[in-house]
Amino acid sequence: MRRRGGHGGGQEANDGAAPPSESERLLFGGSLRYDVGWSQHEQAFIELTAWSMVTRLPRLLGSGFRLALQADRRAVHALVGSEFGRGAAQALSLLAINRVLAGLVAGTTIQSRLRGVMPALIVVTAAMTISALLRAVSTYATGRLEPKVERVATEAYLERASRVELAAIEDDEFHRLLDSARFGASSARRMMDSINRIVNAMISFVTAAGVLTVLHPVLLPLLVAMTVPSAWRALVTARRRYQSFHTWTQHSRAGALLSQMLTNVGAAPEVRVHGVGPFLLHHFRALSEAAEAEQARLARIEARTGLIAASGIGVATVATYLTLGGLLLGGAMALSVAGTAVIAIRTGSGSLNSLVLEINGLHQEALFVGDLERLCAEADRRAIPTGGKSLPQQPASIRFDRVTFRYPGSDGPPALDDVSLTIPTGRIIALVGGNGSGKTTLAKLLAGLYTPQRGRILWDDVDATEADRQQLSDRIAMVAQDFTRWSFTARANFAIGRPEIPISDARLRAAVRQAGAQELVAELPRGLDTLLARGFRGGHQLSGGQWQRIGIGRASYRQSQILIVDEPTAALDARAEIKAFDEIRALADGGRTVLLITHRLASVRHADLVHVLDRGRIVESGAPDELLAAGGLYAELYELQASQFAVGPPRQSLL
Ligand SMILES: Nc1ncnc2c1ncn2[C@@H]1O[C@H](COP(=O)(O)OP(=O)(O)OP(=O)(O)O)[C@@H](O)[C@H]1O
Repeated sequence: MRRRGGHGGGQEANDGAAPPSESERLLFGGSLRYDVGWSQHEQAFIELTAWSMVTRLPRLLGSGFRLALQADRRAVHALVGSEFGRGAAQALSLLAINRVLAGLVAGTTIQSRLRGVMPALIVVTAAMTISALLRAVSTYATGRLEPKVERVATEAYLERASRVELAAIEDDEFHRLLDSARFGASSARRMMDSINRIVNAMISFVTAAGVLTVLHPVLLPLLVAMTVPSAWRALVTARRRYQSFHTWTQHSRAGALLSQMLTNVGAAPEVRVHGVGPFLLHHFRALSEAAEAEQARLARIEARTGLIAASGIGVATVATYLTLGGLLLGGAMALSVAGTAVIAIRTGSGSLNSLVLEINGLHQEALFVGDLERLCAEADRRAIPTGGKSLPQQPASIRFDRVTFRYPGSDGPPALDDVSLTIPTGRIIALVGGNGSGKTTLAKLLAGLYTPQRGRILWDDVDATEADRQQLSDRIAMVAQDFTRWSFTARANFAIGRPEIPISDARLRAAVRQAGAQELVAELPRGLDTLLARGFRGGHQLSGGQWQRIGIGRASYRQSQILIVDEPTAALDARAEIKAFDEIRALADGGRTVLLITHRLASVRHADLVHVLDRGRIVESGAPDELLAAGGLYAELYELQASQFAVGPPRQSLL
């Protein structure tokens, strides 16, 4: 997906390039509105013409239909069968009514006429009863199908979103696709109902058109001409709304983000202490007002389009009635027939109008289902690959060989620059370095979350980029700096470390012990079954350090070959920190490899090997004592930290 510079079409397209509001600039660093020149959507917009609507509709309908079949095959069969049956029943009843009318004027006595039309009357009654029954079947099938279609579409969306590479999730263009495809599921649901209404409108239009054609052949084209302006209005409106939606999708997400921040439990203390509420509310209002202005703009243009369409309809209506008058005056049509024609024109134009509107609505919904399809295709393209080379069972080491990595979309210096290092397995390896030196990035590359642009990561002699990713993740457990605090029970918070296996009590106990969390779990109101979520009934609140133990416990529960711990003890008290390192040491003694990222250099003495990073490059490697003796960056940082504990005269205040 690439951005393109130019604009898609006309006045509306330029709106995407409107200068950013003060809120957009301050909070989000620039305009949140997309330039609709983005290739795929621009194309979708251009293709939103009457002709493309006709040509694309079958394909779009096909995708809706496939979703429906996937959701509930039986309900689809019932729906299609009942709608066709209803059409047939209505046609049959029309024919029978015709017979009844003909019979009523043909017979001699009233009795004989009534007797003559009796069979046809029975057919009418039977056809209407069948039609009513089929309508009930169709209502039930639609009601059953709709939520299932929405669920299947939502699952397709969520499943794809969870399978893509991390780089895709971090990519704003992919997010844009996620934003627009989000509506695909509810659109798919509404499509089902639309199809139903279209069949209904079509049946009544065909009936009225049939009557009109019989009355006089010129009346049918006139009826169609009366519908053209409203079809045009619906199409133009749909086109503008769809384009506006795509221009404003990120802006809407930002508005939702602000409202979430105002109600979010995590942000609540800061919102209150720093008085952030009015500030956020001010910007929420500013963003909402900008979105409202866009709605008002659309409404204004729609009103204008509506007026033009109404005058078109007026002209066509006058032309129709003038033609009728002409036919009457010229003696080409009897007065009684003209009366019927007026009624047929009124009902026919009504049903054709709603048919056009429904088809247009269906087309609009189908476009969002199309967005969902596009997301699925793009997500499949960016999915974590399956299959690949097997990793060695017990690799002796993992080697970074001249690895260079720059984050996608970043044009600054690389986060890792020509890094070569060895991670011997079964040891504790520490990564040390200043903020932003590339430690976490290196760990993420080791975990297979990103692929280096240059160089290789070798598990013995297997290149990680060619390896089976599933196998690779299977070997790794990670306690990230910002590990997830799942709003679930304590048990689920541990067990989610290895979600693919049934929960094991023995494994849970070991994880709790290794994380030094026995006391914590014992003190929870419902033990492991305590819900660790604020804002939920029965939810319990943990401290930062307590959460950190849960995070460590989760990684222990995973029982993987390699454990990556990024600042694992930052929130632990001194006693807990010592205990945590004892446990980490025990894990390494048991054969696991521990990659430890920390700024606490006192803890680094537990490591067997230390790699020191500076601005994305490896500057030192060795055992902690060797590095101290060498007097390089590590020694400098160590001395700096140690001096903070040294007893001496208080420093003069800078203030
Ligand atoms: N997801 C990302 N997208 C783009 N750039 C990133 C991303 N994550 C990190 N960076 C950049 O990569 C560089 C290295 O960051 P990294 O998180 O690896 O540093 P670190 O050594 O772990 O820092 P710290 O000690 O502060 O945690 C930084 O310049 C950072 O801005």
